[in-house]
Amino acid sequence: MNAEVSQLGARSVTARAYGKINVFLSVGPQRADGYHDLVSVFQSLDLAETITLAPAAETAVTLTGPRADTTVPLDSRNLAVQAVAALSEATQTHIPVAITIDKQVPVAGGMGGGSADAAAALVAYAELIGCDDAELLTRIAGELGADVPFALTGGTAIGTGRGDELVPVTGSGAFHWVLATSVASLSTPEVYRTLDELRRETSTATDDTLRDPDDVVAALTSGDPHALAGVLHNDMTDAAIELLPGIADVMESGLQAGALAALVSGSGPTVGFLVADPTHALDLTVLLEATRGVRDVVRTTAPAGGAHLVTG
Ligand SMILES: C[C@](O)(CO)[C@H](O)COP(=O)(O)OP(=O)(O)OC[C@H]1O[C@@H](n2ccc(N)nc2=O)[C@H](O)[C@@H]1O
Ligand SMILES: Nc1ncnc2c1ncn2[C@@H]1O[C@H](COP(=O)(O)OP(=O)(O)OP(=O)(O)O)[C@@H](O)[C@H]1O
Repeated sequence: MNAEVSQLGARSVTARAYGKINVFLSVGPQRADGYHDLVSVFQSLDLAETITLAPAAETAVTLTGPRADTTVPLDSRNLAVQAVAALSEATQTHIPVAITIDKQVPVAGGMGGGSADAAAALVAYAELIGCDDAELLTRIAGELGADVPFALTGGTAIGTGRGDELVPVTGSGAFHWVLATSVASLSTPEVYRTLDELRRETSTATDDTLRDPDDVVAALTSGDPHALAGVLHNDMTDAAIELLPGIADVMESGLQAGALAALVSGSGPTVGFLVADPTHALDLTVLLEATRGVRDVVRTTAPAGGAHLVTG
């Protein structure tokens, strides 16, 4: 062990952050930097990523938990590794850590699991080095990815710009979701590219004028799932279905089985079904588990919190 590691002793730190669903996602034209301007209304989901950092001879990643997936990179491409590297660079601390990621959020499903890992890793490493500079964490989060700032704050928020300029929304109550993950995965940049192509090629595709989220914010404030079901919106739906047509069948199956609404989660392919209460969630789960193309059915609620330390 190097000197800094031994100074810290064997202390390990655990932090948690949550997946998300975009209950509203309006996508503008592509910008010069390759990103798209968005109007997004995020809610965090009660599906946690739990990250433990333990000082070690060298940085390494271990995945555990129900959604540990062999496609997640364990090297410097991992967003938790990038988060630790960025904060250690900014603070000139350089403490190698063994990173354990306990995964509940389905991988590459449009639910921001990697972003939650980055946010939790930032909070954990900040604690390890005694850094309480919240502005620094927010700045680094935005550099790591467009969804990472929301994973840091959690709750309910409107995101503009790349989706990373956040204004909190005061919601009321909890919404019940049933999530149908897919046997396939989708790449976020590819879904954005496909959306641009569809807009160029077809007159039926959504246009690229940014829409107003007022109706969704009012429904979230009311706490009424029936009101929210009527105003859920995702501009990426057609592009996700273009790449993976089976998504449309899954949406149809859930609606026929009594869901209030079906929504592609972010860039997909996970489909979220809004239901009235936990009993409806259970009924829908049984039906979706038998649906072709569905890998896993997950019941959860929104909103959950932001990234935070877990006291052991
Ligand atoms: C689809 C969403 O999950 C909705 O919240 C996000 O927009 C994606 O956020 P993310 O995965 O954190 O995205 P990043 O890792 O920052 O970017 C990945 C790629 O997605 C595309 N991208 C992302 C965000 C954005 N506002 N416009 C984009 O065009 C870009 O091609 C970018 O290179
Ligand atoms: N810690 C991580 N957990 C999951 N994926 C990671 C991680 N680090 C890097 N990745 C890479 O990022 C890709 C996207 O993973 P993630 O699970 O965050 O997808 P997503 O939920 O669709 O993302 P988003 O909704 O933010 O666009 C994965 O295919 C994986 O290769």
